[in-house]
Amino acid sequence: MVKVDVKYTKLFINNEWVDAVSKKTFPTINPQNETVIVQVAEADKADVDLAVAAAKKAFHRYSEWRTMDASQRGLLMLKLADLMESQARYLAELETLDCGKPVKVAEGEVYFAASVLRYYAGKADKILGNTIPADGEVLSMTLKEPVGVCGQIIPWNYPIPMMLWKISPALAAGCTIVLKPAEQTPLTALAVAALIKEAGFPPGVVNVLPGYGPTAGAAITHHPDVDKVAFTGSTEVGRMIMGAASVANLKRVTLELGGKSPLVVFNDADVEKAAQIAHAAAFENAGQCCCAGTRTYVQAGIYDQFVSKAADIAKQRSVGNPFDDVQQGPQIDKEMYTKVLDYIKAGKESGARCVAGGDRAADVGYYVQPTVFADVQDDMKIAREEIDKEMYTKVLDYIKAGKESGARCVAGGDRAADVGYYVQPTVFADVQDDMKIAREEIFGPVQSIFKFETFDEAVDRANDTNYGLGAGVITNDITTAMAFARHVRAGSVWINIYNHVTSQTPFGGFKDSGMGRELGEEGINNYLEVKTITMSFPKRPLL
Ligand SMILES: NC(=O)C1=CN([C@@H]2O[C@H](COP(=O)(O)OP(=O)(O)OC[C@H]3O[C@@H](n4cnc5c(N)ncnc54)[C@H](OP(=O)(O)O)[C@@H]3O)[C@@H](O)[C@H]2O)C=CC1
Ligand SMILES: CCCCCC/C=C/C(=O)O
Repeated sequence: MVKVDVKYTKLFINNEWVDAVSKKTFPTINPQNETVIVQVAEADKADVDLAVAAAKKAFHRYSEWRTMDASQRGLLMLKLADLMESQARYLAELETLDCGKPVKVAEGEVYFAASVLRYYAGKADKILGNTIPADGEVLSMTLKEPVGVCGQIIPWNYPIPMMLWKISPALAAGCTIVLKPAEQTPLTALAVAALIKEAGFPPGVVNVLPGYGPTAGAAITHHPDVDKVAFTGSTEVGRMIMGAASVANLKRVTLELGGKSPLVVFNDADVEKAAQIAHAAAFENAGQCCCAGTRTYVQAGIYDQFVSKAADIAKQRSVGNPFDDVQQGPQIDKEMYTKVLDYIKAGKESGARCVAGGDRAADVGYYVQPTVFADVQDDMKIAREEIDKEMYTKVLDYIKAGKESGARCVAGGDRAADVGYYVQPTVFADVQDDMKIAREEIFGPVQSIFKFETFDEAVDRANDTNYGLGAGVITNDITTAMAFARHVRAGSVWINIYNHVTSQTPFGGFKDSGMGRELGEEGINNYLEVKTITMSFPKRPLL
């Protein structure tokens, strides 16, 4: 097991590390082995009040932050990006420990997050208003002003990217922030907070409060001094946030919610390539991705060939210790793990054909059952040689030796196959549109494959969902691809590629997948108010 030094576990308010007012803490769990990594300070309403007060002070019209040149804000952001990259490996290991994603992937996400910072750093001094040829003897202009104190609530599936997606445009715009990471993954948000301080952001500009959604999260969304809430997470909580945001004041709200995204493969596609793209689309981040392409629609002419390829690829996917060179680590927690296995069960019960996986991944990790031998004799190997518990193979060899030498095994005696929240990459074929696995967001490594005949049928069925986050199409016919892109109701459409998300490209959902866009040009608009200024400006001089 890689040893990762956890340096920050307190609340980050006004550039200080503080305990929760209640002094309460909560455990954050390693999904790889279900042990407590560390106790983290648990924010509640009183802490939110303190953090919002700090953010409000930092937003005062004469504050250091508000009077700073916009270009200087950009420079601070660039410094933060450099600091993050200089600690990329450490941040990645911390993420892997808390979140279970493969460490190489986590490292890539740190660089992606830094690219988002740099993109918006460049925007800080390019936030332009307009002059307007308004009717009358006037000159009108617009100013774009920061919206104010922003509450940002993020999920556990991409903790570092989600944090930087949220804070980068807000900082570029000149806002201040109270951010709540998910209860499952507080550690990297706190580590990034330390870098925010090191980069030189003034106190109160960014505050980070680990805690639970119904307490700390709800306190943020209900707070009258929070001007805007940005949320990524479930559609269910998104609805609550929308309601809460309208109670104390009319907060601006952006929501990036769930999905059940379709990927449509036409007969003319290269089956091998298409199956690879579809696999990556469905299994990205162990399926814990809002825009995962989990509904794979395949045209009848290549259906059987595609199903067999998809199954082969899934069976070869490496699942294991995320600190090793694997494609998939554990699911985030017991709740999600159980939920995903329940969906797999429902898929089987509803008659879908399971062609790969279909169970927990049992042969993962280096865990050994606590083992007790009785009737041990002095000359037996197990009694005389020291057992190194860290060395799984060695321990199992000793257990085997113990059994072979005639000692009576009265407990354990084997590897522990039920440690960690690992699920087999699972592929269902012959899925029907009305099945539970076809309609609900599973958020796990489960791909559903459907057969279709015609273009219109594919579009109608792709759109037959309340969600509308992502969609994909694989074909060599540009007319088919663009027609699909035009008619599918989703915020991001990928052609012959999937899940390609960059700092420059807006991301967000149609329908129940959310409102507003993050990233790109649109991403910063959520953090700006438009102010119209009109002054008397006679057309003829009054000299
Ligand atoms: N769009 C996406 O990227 C994501 C979608 N999901 C979907 O959501 C399902 C459930 O996952 P879950 O983690 O519970 O997602 P949630 O929507 O519950 O959590 C997302 C964030 O919202 C917070 N939160 C929860 N309740 C409230 C509340 N009442 N007020 C304010 N904030 C709140 C959470 O806090 P806390 O950490 O304490 O729960 C977390 O920080 C998944 O199965 C998946 O389908 C999940 C994560 C990301
Ligand atoms: C490397 C990050 C890719 C992020 C894809 C978008 C996912 C968002 C989400 O699940 O919330």
